[in-house]
Amino acid sequence: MEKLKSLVPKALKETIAKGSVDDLHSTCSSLLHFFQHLSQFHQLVGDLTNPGIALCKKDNNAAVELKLKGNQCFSNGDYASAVRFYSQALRMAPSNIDDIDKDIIATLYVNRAACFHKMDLLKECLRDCRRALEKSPCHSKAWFRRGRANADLENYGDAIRDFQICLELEMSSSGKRQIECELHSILQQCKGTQGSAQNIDLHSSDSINEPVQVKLQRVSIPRKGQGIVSGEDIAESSLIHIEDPYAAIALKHCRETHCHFCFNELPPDIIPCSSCTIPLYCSEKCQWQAGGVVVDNIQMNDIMHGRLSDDFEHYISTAISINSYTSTSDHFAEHRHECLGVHWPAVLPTDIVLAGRILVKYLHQPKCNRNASHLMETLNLCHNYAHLPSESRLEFHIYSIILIYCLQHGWSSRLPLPEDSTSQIVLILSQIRVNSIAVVRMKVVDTNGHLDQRSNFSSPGEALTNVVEQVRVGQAIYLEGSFFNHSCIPNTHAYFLSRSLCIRATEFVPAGCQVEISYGSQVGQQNCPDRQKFLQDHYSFMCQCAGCSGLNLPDLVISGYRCAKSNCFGVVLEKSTVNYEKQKLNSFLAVSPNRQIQANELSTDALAHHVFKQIGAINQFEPGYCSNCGSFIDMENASSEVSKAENYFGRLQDPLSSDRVSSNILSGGLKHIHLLRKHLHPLNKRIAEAEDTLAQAFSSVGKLKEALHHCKLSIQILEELYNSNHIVIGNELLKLASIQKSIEESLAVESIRRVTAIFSRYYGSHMHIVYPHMRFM
Ligand SMILES: C[S@@+](CC[C@H](N)C(=O)[O-])C[C@H]1O[C@@H](n2cnc3c(N)ncnc32)[C@H](O)[C@@H]1O
Repeated sequence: MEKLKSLVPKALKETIAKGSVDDLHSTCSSLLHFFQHLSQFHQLVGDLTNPGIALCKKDNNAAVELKLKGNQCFSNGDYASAVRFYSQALRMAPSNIDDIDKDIIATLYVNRAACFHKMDLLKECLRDCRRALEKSPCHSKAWFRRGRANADLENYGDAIRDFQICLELEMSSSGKRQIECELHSILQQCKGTQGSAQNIDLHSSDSINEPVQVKLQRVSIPRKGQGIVSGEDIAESSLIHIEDPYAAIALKHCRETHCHFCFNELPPDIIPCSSCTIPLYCSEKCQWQAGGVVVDNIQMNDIMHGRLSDDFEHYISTAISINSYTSTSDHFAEHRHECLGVHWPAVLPTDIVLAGRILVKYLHQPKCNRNASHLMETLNLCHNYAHLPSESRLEFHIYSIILIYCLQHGWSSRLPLPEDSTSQIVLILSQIRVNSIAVVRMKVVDTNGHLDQRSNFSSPGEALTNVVEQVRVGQAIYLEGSFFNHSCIPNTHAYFLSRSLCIRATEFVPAGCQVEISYGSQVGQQNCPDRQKFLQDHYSFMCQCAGCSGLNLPDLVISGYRCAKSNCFGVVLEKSTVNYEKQKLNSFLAVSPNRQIQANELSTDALAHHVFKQIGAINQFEPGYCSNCGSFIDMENASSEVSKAENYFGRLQDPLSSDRVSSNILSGGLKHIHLLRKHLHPLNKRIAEAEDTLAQAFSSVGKLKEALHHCKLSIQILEELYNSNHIVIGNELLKLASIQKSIEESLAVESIRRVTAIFSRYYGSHMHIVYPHMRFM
């Protein structure tokens, strides 16, 4: 990419940099014309689309080698490593309908099922047996393993039938004797009990069907374009919006950990794409929906050749769910056009591959107009091309041309000519920049840095200050969801159930009021200039929300220093913050010049009165002077000591993640937190973060009382920066409750009650899906 960029003539770069949206057709054509005569461009596209050198190529020999390594680990009793090798082998194994290949895949699934059985992962074991049988329905070892797993699960009815089928298929007399033995033992076990014919829930639905019953309206909003307002009063915690994405993609860093379709964490029994080695899925349903599957058209008659009774045939077809997925006309498999044995989808940036998915989905629609000129209308989303930096404009031009050439590999007959479509792709990329939403998941990380989603972290004695982290796992375009504007003090909360975007009101929203989400920056989290910068860098707009145009206490104290007088609560600000706040105040007063601003307008909290004796006097603020008593502090000295302390806490992350926290480290932590408190305003967010780190450090060495103390100090600050029912407080209280439970402190009950109340407000009936570990509290 950098090479191609450097080859573009300066004059053309300038034309692209200066051009408007109306010039796009011409700037794209000029660049296209230039690339068409450039050997380096053809070389690059050739490499991206050559199946011979593709990084994602299936390789039978590699699969066989990995299988042997898996077998070796299995014989050594190292079942977890064996699972890893078998999974890698499944990823490499070609799955065309060649009988030999089908056999290796079936064997790999049976072997992995045996590991799961040894590891007591019985549901995973059953799923792998089914996968083996789907490939090879007469695989007697798969029926045998299935019978054993069903017996262990006390599904005796199924276990008996599994062994009976196995008996029919087994040729050797010794094998038959072993099966008869198993059958006999199960019949003994289930004597007197009803043999259950329980079917396995293949794709247990993880969504609760909570209806959306709120009327929303799309209206034009001054300085924000279109936006959403409530058509009626909305009660707190109401689900106001739920939507599946138009297109979505997993982020590169999550390729090995999260399902490429639903974005949930991958289970141990992952299944790969059947045509290439990149995507991994959590279930057949996701694999099929994404298009990463080659469907075998197996019919029952082809399998058993009439060897079994109708009853058995029926049992087999339910057990192995033959042909359970059939395509419907509205089903669009988003990975299929990428899955043609070439590696451009794995190599190009995520935004670009997402643009490809949007274009192909559009072209897949029966009534689409092939010249793609209606694509913009179809998506009906705003874009920010006019505000893009010149570097991004050039990159969008180059990537659009690369993408259209890559897509032509395998899709040429359906695609419009590059001359017609590159300018459209530039616009899609600009729409993605403004409208795409990061799909996130909550993750629990214990103090040792291990991801521990399933752990019962509240067991007494297990000293864990679990950190609930929000991780970005995907990127998606939601056609309706894109019309929600941003606010730094939002009245809703957005979260995800699989790929679906859910938006819930976190407060009462009166009819006619704007309904806004946060794009990632909020009051309490960052100060106003940092929020504005974030929104400018990521979405190219200047935030006009109520949190940015009004004054608020968190914006002033979040990065402030403390007054030299020990009993004064005033704030001392740096030059940049003072200038910024003065500017904001001036524009605020320009709108309503005669208004007397009260200190409590800055925050609902009474503390505001102590910070500002006379709020109107903010205009006389000078950097380095206290807002309350006017005392001067030596900012240079304060800032250098604060940096020293912050470096210390930064360095503490290493021993924390490797579980090497010593008593020296802890006493150093106490010394440096003292430095922070000496110089920073008591409500500065950096103190809260340092207190949190200290709590983790004490917890990691089992000093839970100290951990509890520092955790509380961190929460005290956050409660002033956010309102006390904010989700951030919920996450912190979860840690507090975890420590309180570990030391069996009775106040844990109250913390859990508060966490539950906050999470219900933000997630309603979906709370236990988003926070599965809440069940353990
Ligand atoms: C995802 S779109 C939201 C819908 C958009 N207003 C429209 O007309 O389609 C994001 C764009 O809306 C505008 N926007 C959203 N929130 C805003 C805010 N708080 N202040 C100013 N503009 C905002 C910006 O132009 C931003 O790039």
